[in-house]
Amino acid sequence: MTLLSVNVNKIALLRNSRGTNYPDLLYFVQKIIGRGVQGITVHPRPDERHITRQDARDIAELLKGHPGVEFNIEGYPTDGFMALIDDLRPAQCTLVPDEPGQLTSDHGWDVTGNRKLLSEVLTQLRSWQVRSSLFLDPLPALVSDVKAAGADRIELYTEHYARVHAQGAKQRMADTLQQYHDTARAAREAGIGVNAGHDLNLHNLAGLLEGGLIQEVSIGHALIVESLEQGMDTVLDRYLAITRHAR
Ligand SMILES: CC(=O)[C@@H](O)[C@H](O)COP(=O)(O)O
Ligand SMILES: NCC(=O)COP(=O)(O)O
Repeated sequence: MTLLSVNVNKIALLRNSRGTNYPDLLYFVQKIIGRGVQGITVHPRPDERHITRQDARDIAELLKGHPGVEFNIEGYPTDGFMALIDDLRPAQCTLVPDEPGQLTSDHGWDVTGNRKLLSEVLTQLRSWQVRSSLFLDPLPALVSDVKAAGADRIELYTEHYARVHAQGAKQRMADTLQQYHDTARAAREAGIGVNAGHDLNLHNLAGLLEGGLIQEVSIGHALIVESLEQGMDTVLDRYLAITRHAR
């Protein structure tokens, strides 16, 4: 089974577009976990275009009443971001190498090139007993760098997989999946956990989860779009059916 963590960035984006509390983010967090989802993910970006730091605090408070639900906070480890993590002590912190003005996350860490920063931040997270995850391109050769840096998990950046899946070329799909599965296997053999995320959806998720190597997926953008079309309860049930049967 793979844990499903729903990223609620886009609910906050819709809310921020009118400057009122509609949609009410916490209402939807309650609805999502009430459907059986085991994780909530947010990415409070420096410009607070969607999730604000206050949203993160409010969700952390709400989840105190739901000990079985994990909170995953993603972001670049600035002093301000790390102060938020220190305040909230979420179950997991996913470090993402994003510049402040990036439209979205679009690359994994250069672990070697950021060795000093990552080593300090990962040590800090460990002292806070916050599980760490590094956003990573699907390259098996990077796993030894991650091990040396001391991260608990990697998060496989899955945009490339999603694009190839959408194109439908069977052999290219097989080759791409092999790359992701080889990276996941190398990580698990090194004692590093494996998460995955970015541009996953109801069509491409099952293929990625084959083999049972991926412990957690965080899904937001497509899930919200699919919910507009099919209804959130139906969509959440469909994602849970896929993740519960992943092996
Ligand atoms: C790290 C990752 O791939 C996503 O969680 C990303 O944080 C989504 O950010 P936006 O919702 O701002 O596109
Ligand atoms: N870490 C990936 C995530 O949280 C959501 O990414 P997306 O589904 O919004 O592309």
